[in-house]
Amino acid sequence: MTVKALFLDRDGVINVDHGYASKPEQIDFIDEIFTLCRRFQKQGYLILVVTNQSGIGRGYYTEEDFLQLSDWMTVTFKRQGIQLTEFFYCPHHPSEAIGEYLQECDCRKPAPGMLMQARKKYQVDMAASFMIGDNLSDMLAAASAGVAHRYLFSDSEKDDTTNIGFTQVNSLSDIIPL
Ligand SMILES: O=P(O)(O)OC[C@@H](O)[C@H]1O[C@@H](OP(=O)(O)O)[C@@H](O)[C@@H](O)[C@@H]1O
Ligand SMILES: [Mg+2]
Ligand SMILES: [Zn+2]
Repeated sequence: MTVKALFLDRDGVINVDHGYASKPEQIDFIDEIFTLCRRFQKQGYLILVVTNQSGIGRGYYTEEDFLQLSDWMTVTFKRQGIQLTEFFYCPHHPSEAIGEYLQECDCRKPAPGMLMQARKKYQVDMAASFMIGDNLSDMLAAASAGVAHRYLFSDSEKDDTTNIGFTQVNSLSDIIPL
């Protein structure tokens, strides 16, 4: 039995990307994110977050800080009637990280590792699933993982140098589940 998922990038999709957010007071939720999640949840989509968190590897904040912020976000969404099922995160960086976090990993987007972990854990039907990101790296990770419905949420026109294909929107209300 497979499930369909809504994969969400965090910074730039769930919350405004102010740069390496690690505390609730740094979180400004993006307009329409709760409405979008309710719309998808009502259609039976599992909501999963896939987020690069090189701020951990860079030493800006700890994994514990990230996990506490994720718990706070989960509770905040629950109060809106929305289940954020899990946060998949990559703390690594290939050149600007300390200790064990300094590595070329398979989970930092545009690599598909986080999405493949989610696929295996939740038996996700990737052909029926959506990815919303704010960077080309999010689109590349989704395409590599076989996520069929890819949306780039961005005000600025991004050249599709990737040729993988995605739909660009500047409002989350333009993204409708199947
Ligand atoms: O958008 P997601 O994947 O949820 O998270 C991105 C964040 O981890 C940070 O990723 C950084 O990129 P580098 O990791 O330094 O290349 C920068 O883009 C920051 O502005 C951003 O806050
Ligand atoms: Mg982002
Ligand atoms: Zn990684």
